[in-house]
Amino acid sequence: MSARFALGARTARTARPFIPDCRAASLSTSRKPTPKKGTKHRLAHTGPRCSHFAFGPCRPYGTWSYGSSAGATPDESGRGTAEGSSEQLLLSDAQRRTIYALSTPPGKAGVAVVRVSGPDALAVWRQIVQTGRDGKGKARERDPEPWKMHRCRVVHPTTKEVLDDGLAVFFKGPKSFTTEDVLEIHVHSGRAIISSVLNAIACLPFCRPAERGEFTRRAFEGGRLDLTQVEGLRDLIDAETDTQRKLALKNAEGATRARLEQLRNETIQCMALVEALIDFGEGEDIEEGVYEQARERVLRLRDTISGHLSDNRKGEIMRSGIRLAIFGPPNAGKSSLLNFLAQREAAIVTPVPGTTRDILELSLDIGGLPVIVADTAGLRKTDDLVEKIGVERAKQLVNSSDVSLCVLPAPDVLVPSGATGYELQLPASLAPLVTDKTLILLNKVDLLPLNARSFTASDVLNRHIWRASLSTGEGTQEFMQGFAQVLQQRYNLLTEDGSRAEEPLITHARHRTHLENALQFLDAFLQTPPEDVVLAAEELRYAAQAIGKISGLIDVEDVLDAVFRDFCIGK
Ligand SMILES: Nc1nc2c(ncn2[C@@H]2O[C@H](COP(=O)(O)OP(=O)(O)OP(=O)(O)O)[C@@H](O)[C@H]2O)c(=O)[nH]1
Ligand SMILES: [K+]
Ligand SMILES: [Mg+2]
Repeated sequence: MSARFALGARTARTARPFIPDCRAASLSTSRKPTPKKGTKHRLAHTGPRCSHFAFGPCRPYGTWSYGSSAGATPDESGRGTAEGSSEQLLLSDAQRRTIYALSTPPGKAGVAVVRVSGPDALAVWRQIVQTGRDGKGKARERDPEPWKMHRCRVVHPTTKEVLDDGLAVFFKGPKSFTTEDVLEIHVHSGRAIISSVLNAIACLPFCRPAERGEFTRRAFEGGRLDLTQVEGLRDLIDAETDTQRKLALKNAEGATRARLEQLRNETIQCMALVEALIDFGEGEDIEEGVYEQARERVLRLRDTISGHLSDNRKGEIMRSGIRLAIFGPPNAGKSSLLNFLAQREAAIVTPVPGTTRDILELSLDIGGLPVIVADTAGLRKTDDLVEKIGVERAKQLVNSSDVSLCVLPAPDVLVPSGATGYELQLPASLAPLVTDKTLILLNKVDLLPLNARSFTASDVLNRHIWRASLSTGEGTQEFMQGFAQVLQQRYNLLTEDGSRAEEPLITHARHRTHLENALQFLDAFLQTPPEDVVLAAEELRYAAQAIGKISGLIDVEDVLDAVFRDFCIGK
């Protein structure tokens, strides 16, 4: 039987401003609290709307200890006071604390948003948000109507000094981003304002600053987001081009989650079919051909997954940026091309062959695609030690890049052939690097005799040869258009007929690894003889688990830290 007691007069009185429901609260404990340090009691709160953590509706029981020795000193909310008291309530460390952070970039701007999430979000509101005044001009303390923006004053919790005029909104969990109670305070963005508001919240002992990505992590833990959505959100924030934004949004919205869920469900259904065979056994009343049915479905599933896997890493490349290497002989105009693409003098351009030595990389948006363009040293035999290293690096880069663009000086590579014609002849040193996938820009056409503007190119199987003059601008528009289109087609944003293609399913190497594992288990199932139904079902179970890992349905502790580490604080 638990004895009932009322909060000590002092605590109850001071608790009122921020936990009005505590007045109606009754607390039950196995023992009446005494000032003895470190005694633990279980308390229950019956106030219907109280968000006070240990009293909260979802976790009505919390372990509290009475005593002034344990770290933070309780305050007037019942959590600890600055003055300290012999009868003090401390929240056990195991309980989840309320976190806060600035969710917009620090600095001068129109608005800054400070976000607070956790069981004490409402207590924070009661402490620092004032939404109105009574007839005598005295600040009125009123609980917020959830999900509604309130005009307010933000005040210091103890001095009640007004810090700024702003807006505040309270999201009642679970209908919030984190699924916990969330408070968002919009103030003017200025360094002093932001730090005064953050300092004010820091005075509340039941709050602590959020870690990187902790709001999103709580959303994940609350089941609001799966891992692909978490990754999508992070990518959305990082997106620099339209394509990246669209791809990330698909993930963030849960489209990838749904597609993966379909694959996983299908695997589970196949497993159910096979398991039915285990349960019923031979000669029992079970449909003929169940195993064959499962096999056929697994075969189709296998094809679907291997189809996703053989996507040339489009999704991953699109997310991280297409790595494009510009290469060619010295003085072809490679650096001039980089500058043209960047629309600024990023690289040094001189008439001296061998000007560029190091690799110079820029992230650019080409036709909505993220492209990391690299300028390289002109390829030639040289005794210059520095240039030699540059040439070596250039070759390596061409081989490791996603797309390579060879720039050739037209007057040097077009040689008269036949009576009136010209032919494109690749310098021998370039031949090993030019494949049928290499794109070619024939530069300096302004220096060509007029009759050399048409030529044959038996050396080059490539369909994509553009001619232009980066000096006069001739042909550059056509080059840019054609070049962007080739990239869009290669990265499957456009199909051959120019319509939009389906977004790739895999956007992270992590997804690929798990899908590859799933495929291996499906293959193992297909190789298992039908007599070994138990083993066969087991392979399908592993396959389903591998797919589940992508969404984070199954043991992911090890990846969580990696996923959330890349977030900024406040997200
Ligand atoms: N006439 C003419 N000159 C050009 C054209 N494009 C570039 N140039 C000139 O060619 C010279 C070499 O250009 P760069 O861009 O430095 O060539 P590069 O391929 O980067 O040269 P390296 O870095 O030395 O390998 C510069 O003097 C440019 O102004 C063009 O289309 N027509
Ligand atoms: K040069
Ligand atoms: Mg150069």
